[in-house]
Amino acid sequence: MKPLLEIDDAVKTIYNDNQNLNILDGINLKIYPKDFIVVLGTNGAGKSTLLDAITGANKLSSGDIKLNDDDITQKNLAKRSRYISRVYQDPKLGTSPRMTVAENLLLAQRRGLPRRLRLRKLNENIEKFKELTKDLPTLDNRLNTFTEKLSGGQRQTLSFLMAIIQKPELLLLDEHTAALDPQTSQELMELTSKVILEKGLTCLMVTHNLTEAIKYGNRLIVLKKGKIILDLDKDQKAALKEQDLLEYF
Ligand SMILES: Nc1ncnc2c1ncn2[C@@H]1O[C@H](COP(=O)(O)OP(=O)(O)OP(=O)(O)O)[C@@H](O)[C@H]1O
Repeated sequence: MKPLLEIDDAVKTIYNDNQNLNILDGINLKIYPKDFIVVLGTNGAGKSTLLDAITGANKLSSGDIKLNDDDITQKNLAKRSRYISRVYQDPKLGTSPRMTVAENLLLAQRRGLPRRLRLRKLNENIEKFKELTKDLPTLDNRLNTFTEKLSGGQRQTLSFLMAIIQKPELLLLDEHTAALDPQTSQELMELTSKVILEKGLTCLMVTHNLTEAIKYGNRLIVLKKGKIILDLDKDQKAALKEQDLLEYF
């Protein structure tokens, strides 16, 4: 099978304390269609830097990134956002506070169009948005609520729906449940897993939660000091215990 995303010898060097430091230090990674890869690593291991390099928010110092065989290493964030979507840890990122839930969904659905065109045709889409949110206790009947009035969990659920509404080629989840209370976090994680499997999405999910890391996904990688020090396939991951993972931290 051909990889959807291929990262080849990715290095990101920063100048810190009078010396060069490789915060990504020769990352090689092939992500295949429908992979759901959990990414673990201590604070400062380079997880967010890796996601930034994939989205184009931060360019590599050297190395290449290919998406479907197309070299995207030099493509900017806006161009890549047509294929790659990301949900952040902070519920305030990713949604427009002064717009309603429905308007935010419409913006996401029409991503790629100029902003003035993206907000047209709300009425035509309202039934679809009702359907999308109807089984979600957090967002049901909230389509006309301004996003700034939503709780953190509701905003994160909305951010997640916005990230998947156009079926991205690659979905990046950057500790997207970490800021939520345990119950809400678990609900969003269940929704996340269900949608990824149902839609056949390809996903890279950063988490610090070892229980989540064991339970979800078909692959698991561990980052340490800018390197991938562990890359487990489906069978290896299925046999994994939390205790095994603790040894890497
Ligand atoms: N622009 C920058 N300038 C200086 N140092 C940076 C910069 N960006 C990242 N770093 C450093 O690079 C390392 C990797 O950071 P990164 O945010 O990718 O780690 P992380 O694995 O996502 O950590 P966390 O789990 O805390 O979010 C850290 O030591 C961080 O301090």
